[in-house]
Amino acid sequence: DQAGPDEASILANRDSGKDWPSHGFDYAGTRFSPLTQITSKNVDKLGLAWSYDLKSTRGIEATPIVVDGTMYVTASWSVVHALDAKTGKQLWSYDPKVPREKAYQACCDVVNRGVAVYKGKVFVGSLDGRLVALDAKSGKKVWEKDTIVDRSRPYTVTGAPRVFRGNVIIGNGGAEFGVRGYITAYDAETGKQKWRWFTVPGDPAKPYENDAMAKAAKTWDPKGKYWESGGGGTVWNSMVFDPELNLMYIGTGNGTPWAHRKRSPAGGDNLYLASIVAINPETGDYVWHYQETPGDNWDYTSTQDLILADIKIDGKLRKVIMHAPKNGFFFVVDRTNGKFISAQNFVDVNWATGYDKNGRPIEIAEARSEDKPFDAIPGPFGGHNWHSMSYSPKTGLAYFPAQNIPLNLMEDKNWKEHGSNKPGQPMSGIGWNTGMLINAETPSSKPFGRLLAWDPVKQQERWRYEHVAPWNGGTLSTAGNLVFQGTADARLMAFDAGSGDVLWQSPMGTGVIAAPISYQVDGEQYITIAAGWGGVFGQTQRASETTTPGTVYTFKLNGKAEMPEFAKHQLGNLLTGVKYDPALVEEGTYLYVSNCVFCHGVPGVDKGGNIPNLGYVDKSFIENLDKFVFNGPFVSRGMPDFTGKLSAEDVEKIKAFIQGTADAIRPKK
Ligand SMILES: O=C(O)c1cc(C(=O)O)c2c(n1)C(=O)C(=O)c1cc(C(=O)O)[nH]c1-2
Ligand SMILES: [Ca+2]
Repeated sequence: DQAGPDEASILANRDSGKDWPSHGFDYAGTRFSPLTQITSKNVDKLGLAWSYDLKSTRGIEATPIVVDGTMYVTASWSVVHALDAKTGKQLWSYDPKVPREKAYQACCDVVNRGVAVYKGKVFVGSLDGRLVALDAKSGKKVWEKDTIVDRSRPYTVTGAPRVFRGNVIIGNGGAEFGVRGYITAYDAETGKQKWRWFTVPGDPAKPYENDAMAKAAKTWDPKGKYWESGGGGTVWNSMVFDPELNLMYIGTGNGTPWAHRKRSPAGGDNLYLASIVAINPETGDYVWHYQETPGDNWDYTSTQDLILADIKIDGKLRKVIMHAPKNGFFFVVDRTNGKFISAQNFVDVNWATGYDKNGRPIEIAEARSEDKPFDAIPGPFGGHNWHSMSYSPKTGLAYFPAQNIPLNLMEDKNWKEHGSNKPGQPMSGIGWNTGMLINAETPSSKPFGRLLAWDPVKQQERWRYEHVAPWNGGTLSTAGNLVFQGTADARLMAFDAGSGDVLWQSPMGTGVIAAPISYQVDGEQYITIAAGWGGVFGQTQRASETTTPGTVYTFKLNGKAEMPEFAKHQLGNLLTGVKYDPALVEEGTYLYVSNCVFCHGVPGVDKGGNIPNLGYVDKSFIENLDKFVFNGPFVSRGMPDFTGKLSAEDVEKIKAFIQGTADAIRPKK
C-alpha cells in the first residue's frame, strides 16, 4: 500500500528527480529535473515511448504529477486520468461532471492545470468550484468540498491545488466578471476547512476579517463600491512553499472592473491586487506582500508562476522569489521579508519606464488616459501569461515564454453599474465587468511569441528563440543541459540550456500550451507533455495546420512507438451569401464584441482555435443564427443560451457584422 508522497519524500525527490511529485516539481516551483540520462549530447535519439488520448477538444493546461510509476493528469472539464507512467495504460479516470453551462463563466476556456497528490490521495479542483479528494489507487472519491463562498457569483476553478503542511490549498478565478478573490485550506486527510484568506477587503460596513484587510481597505476608495463587484484579486494559478521559512507565496490577480478609476475613483494602490503575498500555510495569517502593479488598470495579474531560489547577488547569497507577471517586468524579491531587489522589463512596455529603488513603477501618464484608447503593451493577455517558467540552478537562468497580443481598450466613461451589459464592452453580455470598451481602431503594436532565457542576477536576456506566434507552452529545464518547450505551432522542442541552440523537435498534432515534465521508471528517464490547444487565446486563434484531440505524449531515448495520426485542420471557405442590411453592421460590431468575440474571434480574420470562427462556417449556420443563439442547443458544448439576453433584432445585427466583415476582408479580384 503506497502512502506517498509526503513532505519529506517531496523534499528528498528534489535530488533524485525520480518522480514529479508536485505541480512545479518541487515546493519551490523550479521545474528543474536533476535527471541526466537525456542530455544535450543524446537528445536527438529521443523517440516516442507511448501516447494517450485524453478525449478532449478544449485546452489542455495540466502539469502531470508522477508518483511511484503512476501519472495523474487532467484534461479539459477537470477530468482526471491515472496512467501507468511506463506504458501509458489507463489505470482509472474520474469525471467530476462539471455542468456544461458553467463554461461561459470561465473567462478563458474550460481548462484545468492539474492535480495535487499527497499521502495516497489525489486532489482536483473542478471548474464549478468543488475540491474533490480521490483515492490514488482506485480513483474513488474520498471526500468533496464546495470551495465557493457565494454561489451567486461566477467563480470558477482552473488552477491545480497544492498541499503544504498537510493542508490542501485552492484558489479560484472570476475577476473578469466580478468576484472577491481568496484561498482556502482544507485538511488533506479529512477535508475539514482549516482557514480562508481573502485577497481584497469586503464591504467596509461589516467587520474586516483580519488586520491585513483593514490595512488593505485604506487603499481603496469606498465611493467605487468595490465590494459590490467583488474587487477581484483572484488566485487562479501560482502557489509555492518554503518549508524552512514556513511561508507559502501566492500571486494575486487583476481588479474588477479593470478600469481603476471605476472601482476606486480617488485612486489608491488597491491592495492586495496584482501582488505577491506571503502567508503562513498552517494558520492562514498574512505575513508580507509586495505589489507589482499598484492600482492595476490593465488586467495585469500577478498569478504567473513564482519560483523560489537562492542566488548570489552582489556577492551575497539571497533567498529570493523570481517572477515574470503579465505586466512585462521580471522581478527579484527577497522572500524572507518581501523587500524589492530588482525589476527589469523582459519585453517592450509602454505603461511604465521602470521601477524606482523602493519597488514602485514609474508610470507613463497616457497609460491611465480617461478619454483616449490605449494599446497597452503588454496587453491584457500579458507579456507572459500562466505558461510555466522553469529555473536551472546549473545555468542560473529562468526560461519562460514571452509575448505580445495587441488589444486596444478605452475606459468607458459612462460605466456605472457593476456587471453592466453594454454593446462594445467585451463579453459584458455574458457578465464580464471590465469598465472598458474595445476600440475599433486597430492596435498598432505587433503580436509575437518567444522563448526567453533570462539571467535574474544581471536582469538581462541571455538568449531567445523567436516563435511564429504568441501563446507557446511552459518550460522544463534539466540537469542534462536542456530546456523543453511545446509551441503554438504544434511542436515539442529541446534547446541547449546554455546557448539556446535547437537540438531536437517532434510534431505534436496540436498546439501546446502546457509544460513538459521529466521522471524516471525502472532506470529510464522520460519526458512527458500533455498537448492540447486552447486557453483564452487558443479559443479563437491557431498557429498549427494539424489538429488532434488532447494527447499525452511520453518520450525516451530510442523510443519506437508510433505517433498517432494528425488530421489536417480544415478551414472552411470564407462566408458568403448571407443576406444582410449594411446599415446594421456597426451596431452588430458592438453586440458581437459584448457577446461573442473572446470565444469565436473576429470573423474571417482569426482562423478559429478550439471554437469555430464564424467567418468560416457554412452559410446555413449564420442564416439560422437565431436557432443556435436562443433556447440553448449548444449549452452541452459550453455555449450560453442568449434567450432574454439578446433580441431577434440583435441577432440580425450580429449576422450583418459577421457577413459584412467577411465581405470586407475578401481579397478583391
Ligand atoms: O482574473 C481571473 O480570475 C482570471 C482567471 C483565469 C483562469 O482561471 O483561467 C485567467 C485570467 N484571469 C486571465 O486574466 C488570463 O489571462 C487567463 C488565461 C488563462 C488560460 O487558461 O489561458 N486563464 C486566465
Ligand atoms: Ca484576469
